[in-house]
Amino acid sequence: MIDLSNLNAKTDDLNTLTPENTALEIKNLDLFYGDKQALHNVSMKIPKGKVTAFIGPSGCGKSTLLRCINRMNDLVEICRVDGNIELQGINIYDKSVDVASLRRRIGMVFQRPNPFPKSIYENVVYGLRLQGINDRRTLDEACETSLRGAALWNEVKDRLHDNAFGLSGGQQQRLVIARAIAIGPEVLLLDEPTSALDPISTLTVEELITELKKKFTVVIVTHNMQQAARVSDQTAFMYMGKLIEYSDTNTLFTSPKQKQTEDYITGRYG
Ligand SMILES: Nc1ncnc2c1ncn2[C@@H]1O[C@H](COP(=O)(O)OP(=O)(O)OP(=O)(O)O)[C@@H](O)[C@H]1O
Repeated sequence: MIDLSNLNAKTDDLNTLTPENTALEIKNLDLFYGDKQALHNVSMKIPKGKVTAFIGPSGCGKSTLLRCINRMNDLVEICRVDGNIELQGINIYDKSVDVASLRRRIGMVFQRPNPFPKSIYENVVYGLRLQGINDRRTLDEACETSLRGAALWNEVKDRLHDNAFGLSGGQQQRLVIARAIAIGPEVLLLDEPTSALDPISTLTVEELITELKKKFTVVIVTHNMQQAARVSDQTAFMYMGKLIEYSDTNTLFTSPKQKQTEDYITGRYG
């Protein structure tokens, strides 16, 4: 049984979201890997300052859809995308869009923590240095703010110049989140961010996600329905590359409209 006791309050109706409250709008998105279609006509609005979860059985296209949002799929040669994703009204697939700046606005954290082989400090300020920022005070401040924002500061403040590989898996994942938020993105994409973590670190990262939405729009892919129920404001259920149902998390888990959603959340497949 999914524990629904912590479900977030109902969010604004997704159908009546205003442009000001919409972080991203996905419009009629199709995606092909070679001849194989992996996403079918996906359309959805992702509200600003909320946590949106993508759930569904393995291979249904959750990570593919997430990777479309910051054009990570550009790296896959056989991948072709039709349709639009609008970030504040701008189609991110437009030829004029600079992908590096897009990825500064839409950060991403992966399943396995991937700190660089550098100190904790240099990991956090990495993106700022790439932008040519080298002023010590600016970097120090950004480092502290980002580590605080990732709920890691108290644990590492006395060893900022130690190698990041000396941190636990859960700390490394929060460090990677600190690195992502240091460059001030608007949206954070989290691709199964806790699947490589132990239960206690998972809980810490889940608590962090709830904090992060105060400053960022968060989109999370998770295999774990309990996790979606705990952290997200709205949930999208996907099946075989299609968006089957998308609503506030409470409604999706307590009164799904589609039989496929109900079958999935009651554990009939997946
Ligand atoms: N780089 C790729 N090249 C070819 N096919 C791919 C590629 N990446 C994903 N696919 C296929 O696209 C479909 C969707 O995969 P995707 O990884 O998005 O699903 P998922 O729901 O995130 O799965 P999981 O929960 O197992 O991670 C699958 O059939 C997968 O095999």
